[in-house]
Amino acid sequence: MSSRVTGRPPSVGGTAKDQEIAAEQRYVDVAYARLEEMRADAQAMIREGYRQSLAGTKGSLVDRDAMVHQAALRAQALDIADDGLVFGRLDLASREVRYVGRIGVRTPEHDSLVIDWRAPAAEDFYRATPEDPRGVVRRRVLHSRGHTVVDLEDDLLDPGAADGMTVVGDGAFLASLARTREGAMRDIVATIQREQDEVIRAPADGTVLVRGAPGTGKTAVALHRVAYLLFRHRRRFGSRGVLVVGPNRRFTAYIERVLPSLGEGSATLRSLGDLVEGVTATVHDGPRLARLKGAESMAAVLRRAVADHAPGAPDELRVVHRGVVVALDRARLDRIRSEVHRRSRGSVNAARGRAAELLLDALWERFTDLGGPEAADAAEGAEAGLWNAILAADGLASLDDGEQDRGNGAANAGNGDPKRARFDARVREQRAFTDFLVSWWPIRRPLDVLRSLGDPDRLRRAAGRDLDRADVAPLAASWAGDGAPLSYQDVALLDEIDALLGSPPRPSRRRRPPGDDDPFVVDGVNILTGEEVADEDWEPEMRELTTSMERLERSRRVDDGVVEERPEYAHIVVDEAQDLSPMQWRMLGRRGRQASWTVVEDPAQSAWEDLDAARLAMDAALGGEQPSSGDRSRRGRSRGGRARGSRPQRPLRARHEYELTTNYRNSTEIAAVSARVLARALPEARPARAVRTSGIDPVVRVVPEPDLAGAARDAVEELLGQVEGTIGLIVPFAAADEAPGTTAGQPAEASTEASVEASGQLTLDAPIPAAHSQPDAPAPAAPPAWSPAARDRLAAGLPERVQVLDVLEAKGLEFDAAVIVAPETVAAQSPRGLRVLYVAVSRATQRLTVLTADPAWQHTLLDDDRA
Ligand SMILES: Nc1ncnc2c1ncn2[C@@H]1O[C@H](COP(=O)(O)OP(=O)(O)OP(=O)(O)O)[C@@H](O)[C@H]1O
Repeated sequence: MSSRVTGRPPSVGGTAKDQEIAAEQRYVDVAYARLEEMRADAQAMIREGYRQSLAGTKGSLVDRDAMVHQAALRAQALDIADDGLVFGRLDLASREVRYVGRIGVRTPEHDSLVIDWRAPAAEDFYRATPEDPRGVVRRRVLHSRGHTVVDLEDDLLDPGAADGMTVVGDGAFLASLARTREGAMRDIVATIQREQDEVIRAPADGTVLVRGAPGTGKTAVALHRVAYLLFRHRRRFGSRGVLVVGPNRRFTAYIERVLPSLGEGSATLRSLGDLVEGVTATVHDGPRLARLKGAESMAAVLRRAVADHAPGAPDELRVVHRGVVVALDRARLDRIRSEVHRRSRGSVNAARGRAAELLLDALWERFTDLGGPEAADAAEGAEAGLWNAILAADGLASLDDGEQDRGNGAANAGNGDPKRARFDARVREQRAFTDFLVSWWPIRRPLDVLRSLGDPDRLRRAAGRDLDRADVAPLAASWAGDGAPLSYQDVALLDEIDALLGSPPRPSRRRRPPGDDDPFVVDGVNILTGEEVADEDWEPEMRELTTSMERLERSRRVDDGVVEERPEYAHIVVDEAQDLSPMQWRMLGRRGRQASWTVVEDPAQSAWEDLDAARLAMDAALGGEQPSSGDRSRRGRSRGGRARGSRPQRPLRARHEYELTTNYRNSTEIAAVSARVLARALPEARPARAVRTSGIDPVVRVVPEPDLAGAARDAVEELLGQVEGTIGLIVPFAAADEAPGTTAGQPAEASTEASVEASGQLTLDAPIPAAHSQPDAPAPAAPPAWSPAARDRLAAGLPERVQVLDVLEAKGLEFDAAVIVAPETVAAQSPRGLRVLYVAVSRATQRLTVLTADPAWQHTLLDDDRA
């Protein structure tokens, strides 16, 4: 849009636009001056909080923490407004003028200077259109740098009511879409579009499901929705917390600045590989392993694994009572183990006490079979007679009285049978029994259970009919060895195991009665129950007030057995939800049993093969519409989609579905290429409408296969001179678990995979044993062209703004320019290869170069005239 003036003539001293900018600058200066005063107030409040703490009482400490916490949050919110505090202005037909900004600013008299963008009064800024102006005559967007207004863009929504209003604009919105990408996502608060605003302000309850093609702003919208929910329902969502889940660490690093820039630092941002405290995923499984590990049937495998004996558990129990040797053999012990599991579903680690009871029952039964009670009576009678004679000689009470007392006390424990009670008491005191118990029913850690499945025999036992024989070896190989890296799918399995094991008994808060010297308590731990017993001198500590987020951050650790509550959230945002496996949905469901949800996805970008199974698992996690029982049973019979198990039925929750239809990322030229890939992947799918034309055509080059890496390097060098921002060099996925021939043209990865560290940098993990080293797998293949080592070589010496990554890591990211290498390989790598390629070709905002060894792909990606 070029500048135009309605009514008012340009005055001397600059264009009409300059004058408008100057007028807006005066208003913005007033708002900033007031912001400065508010900042000073917040600082004063922090000082006052510390002053109160000098009083030194517990109460003042708590008050201090609360006051300082509130004031610090306020100061933080004020800080974020430092850049672009005011970005919008509405001129209403009623002559009212409203300014919209990052936070609300009021005069000391409480008159509004700036309305927070999330407030109801700001809604018209995003919703008004010429068809439905909602009382708005002119909407103005102010573009600022720091405190300085640099540009304006107006929309005249109701020309009839404009009455001499100046309208200026130069397509700043479209220009902002073409801006250079600097590696981190930015907020879109000034330019949220109407269909996006409807999602952001959607009802806070139930589930909001957002679909849209690449670049339609799904991620941006989901993050702005979090800021909106925290603003409008601070009490509800602020105290119990909001969790935002992304597919991998590179992605979470990419979006991590958006919420803080909106003044919301309290939401928890996690990748699927970091959701379980104490472990971190460093590798992605290849399609085959991912499919196996992610299938819902894995829940049944893990249930059996947890019920199996721990590695190294003894297989015979032998105690001696009254000279009788009482033993339980392996078969009997296995039956007892099953019985304990049956009775203590969901709390394996807390069941040691029950295990002790059932062992004692079995020992007593065996003792009785052996005629032990009669033998004990005879021995006891002779022994008591001897002692009574000695006691009587000393003028003391006979032993029978004391024995009687002990018997009565113990009789309660022995179901009224004093002999049984005596038996229990004596056996429990025996080292042989307690040592056995501790190693036969150890407190298990999820990581140990998963590692134990690295033993193919053990995994075969756990597999039942839920795994094919041929799948056992590659799965076991991926878990074998203490140092084996954990994959993103493994993390969901660890969470499942954690849920099956349950917490070990919590520390007892009881004080022990004085003089109660419990023989089963060693170093403060009851070895029968595993319970920590509080020390005599135990006193609850006077704690500093912690923030709700700090409390939520503490969660159950699965690596070292430290047990804390698994955090549950009030709202969960799931991004790139189309790729979640059923096991990952189960993991999320455990974190949001009472939560409302925002789920954003694009099924067309899904790499997950069994979308129906994932959908069922999602429904269960969300507590939304449950599938009909017919659907459920049909899935229940199919491999990989088994829906049985102890999953709790959730109440039905409302589900609101939205679709975003405009592509803000790609130029129309790049969008045309991705539309052609989409047409091949999913002929019935509709591409989104791109709004920005760049005049720059994508390039597709045919290169002999051996030269692809060199050509990729050349393409990046060329692009470095053409774009100022980020460049993504996207190569085929190098799978660790794929045997040669299984990936149609892509040789199997021999030993290593790439991982992404928190920094967002690509790093290499130590070699891991590849699946094909197992006996029933084919022989190892030569390293592929796109192994991490090869990628490392490609990246060597390139500036930081170039990222070399595989197609799976590219999910959700965007670059100024992208080079896609070997689309033919990507497309053939998995049954969902074309969808993975669709993701890759839709990453670039300005320039796209594709390098292929197959000339047919030039025709596929470009229209035939240009190919
Ligand atoms: N209203 C808007 N104003 C300005 N920029 C926008 C707007 N909506 C989206 N964008 C920009 O478009 C780009 C794509 O947005 P985003 O990554 O959220 O899309 P997406 O739908 O999640 O894509 P994908 O499915 O590929 O992950 C981002 O740079 C985002 O900032």
